[in-house]
Amino acid sequence: MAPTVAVVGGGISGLAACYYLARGPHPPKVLLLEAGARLGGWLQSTRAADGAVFEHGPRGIRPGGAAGADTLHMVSELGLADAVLPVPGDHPASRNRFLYVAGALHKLPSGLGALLRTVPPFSRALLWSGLRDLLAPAGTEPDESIHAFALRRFGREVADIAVDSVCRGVFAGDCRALSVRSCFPLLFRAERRRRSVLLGLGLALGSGERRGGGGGGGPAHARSRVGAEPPGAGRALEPVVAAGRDGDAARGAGGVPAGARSGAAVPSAPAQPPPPPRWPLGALAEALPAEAAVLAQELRRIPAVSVAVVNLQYEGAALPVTGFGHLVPSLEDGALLGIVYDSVAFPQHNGAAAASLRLTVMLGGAWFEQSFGDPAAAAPELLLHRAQAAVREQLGLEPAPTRSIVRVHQACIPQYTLGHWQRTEHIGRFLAEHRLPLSLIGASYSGVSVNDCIASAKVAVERLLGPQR
Ligand SMILES: Cc1cc2nc3c(=O)[nH]c(=O)nc-3n(C[C@H](O)[C@H](O)[C@H](O)COP(=O)(O)OP(=O)(O)OC[C@H]3O[C@@H](n4cnc5c(N)ncnc54)[C@H](O)[C@@H]3O)c2cc1C
Ligand SMILES: C=Cc1c2[nH]c(c1C)Cc1[nH]c(c(CCC(=O)O)c1C)Cc1[nH]c(c(C)c1CCC(=O)O)Cc1[nH]c(c(C)c1C=C)C2
Repeated sequence: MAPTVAVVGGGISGLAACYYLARGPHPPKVLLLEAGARLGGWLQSTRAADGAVFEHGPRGIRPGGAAGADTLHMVSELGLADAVLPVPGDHPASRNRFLYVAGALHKLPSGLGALLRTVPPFSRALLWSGLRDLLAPAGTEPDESIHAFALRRFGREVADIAVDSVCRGVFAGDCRALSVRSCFPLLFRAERRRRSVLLGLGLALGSGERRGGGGGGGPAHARSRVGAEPPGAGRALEPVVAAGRDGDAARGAGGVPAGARSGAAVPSAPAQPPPPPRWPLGALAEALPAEAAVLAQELRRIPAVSVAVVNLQYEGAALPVTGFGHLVPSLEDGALLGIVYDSVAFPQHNGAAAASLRLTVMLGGAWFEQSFGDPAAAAPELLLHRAQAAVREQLGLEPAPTRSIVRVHQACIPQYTLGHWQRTEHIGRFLAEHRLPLSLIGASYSGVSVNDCIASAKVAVERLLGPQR
């Protein structure tokens, strides 16, 4: 008799696990258990009546590397290749990212020329920071905060402005609390192996070394991205769900149980769907038996931050710059993480009013509670007001938006804080020693990107069933 595998959680990790479980030659019976009224987890989109699409969660993935290739392969096997919107590496949305510092937008330097010149907001050429990295001794601590690491290797401006902002634009997190070893393992290893981050990265990328989990591979990773055709990333899951059902049925392997489909399994873009249960790790820790108290304790030590996502649409407005968006370093404004210029990367999502401008303002993260209080009680009007004020001040757009959507995602981005590597090792050891029939997948362990989540599902299924085709 085919074994049964229960997949708990129908976010991208759980859905990818179902896909990998279902595609082998002898698929097990798969039960997908989702507590919410829809599938997709943080992948959420709204399609307005005029066709405009608003992403409330991820909006792009990096197609490069092994994890990117696996994602694209899954997308293609599910018949979704036509739904992919490529953003080439030379597109302004891939090339241009900005920082908002001291009242002005500054393009993040890229290319050798920019490294040789003094480019604001930096007070001297970044070449000096590079030289510092080549000369500084390697660290010896088993882990270090990202800020301390960047300060040691590249100096204060790079740490306080560039690195601080990137951590906000990937983890919505504070680089003073996040672990370099777990968030940027490639940078950590580069320093340990070659004594210099730049040298180590250059040699590793030259030899085609894989980026191992964590956000943002470093300065040299492929810049192209892909997004989803209308109806958007969240609603593009419809065929994923359907393929899971059909595939299972065709193989006579059980399929998703009717209870787990819960009527609204196919997202239907309600105005404000009920929020998913807070912090899946907390739910798991509570569900574990007393014998696994050690495991529950480690899981509770992996925190997550909340982000308010404010989608805005303007008619007849023009941006002062063209690019992916801008980030705001925490020294400038803790509450305001950054603004994505959605219309630049994905004009296909503008809907009928092709000249409309869509922006997403991201607020809170590690600064949520101190800026807005309890995320469960944060007033949407306050968040909208804060977002509009930022667009006015930072992008000079005076008119009121014609459309706005405010979502507060509670505990949506796990934080790999100092010592995260020990927690995940401890968890892995506990599962192995006790031979628990449990695999942990998803954003809480070894990478928060959609690609990382899908890769974690693949690895877990291969461990369980052996390599799948
Ligand atoms: C605002 C935002 C922007 C992002 N942008 C990007 C981006 O541009 N590119 C990128 O690669 N990544 C991005 N990410 C990260 C990425 O979207 C997430 O890390 C990823 O979607 C997490 O997927 P998951 O399946 O692990 O978890 P989740 O999406 O949290 O899914 C978990 C699922 O489990 C369910 N659940 C919870 N508790 C229970 C329970 N007790 N029983 C049953 N089910 C339960 C939940 O309802 C949910 O459906 C972004 C994230 C956010 C929040
Ligand atoms: C302003 C806040 C945020 C923005 N995006 C996210 C937050 C919290 C979430 C997020 N963004 C990315 C990832 C995946 C990481 C990965 O490893 O692929 C997540 C979880 C992608 C990303 N976005 C930015 C960078 C540097 C990266 C890393 C990889 C890549 O180059 O694609 C920068 C960035 N994010 C936001 C803005 C406005 C911005 C830069 C201008 C929004």
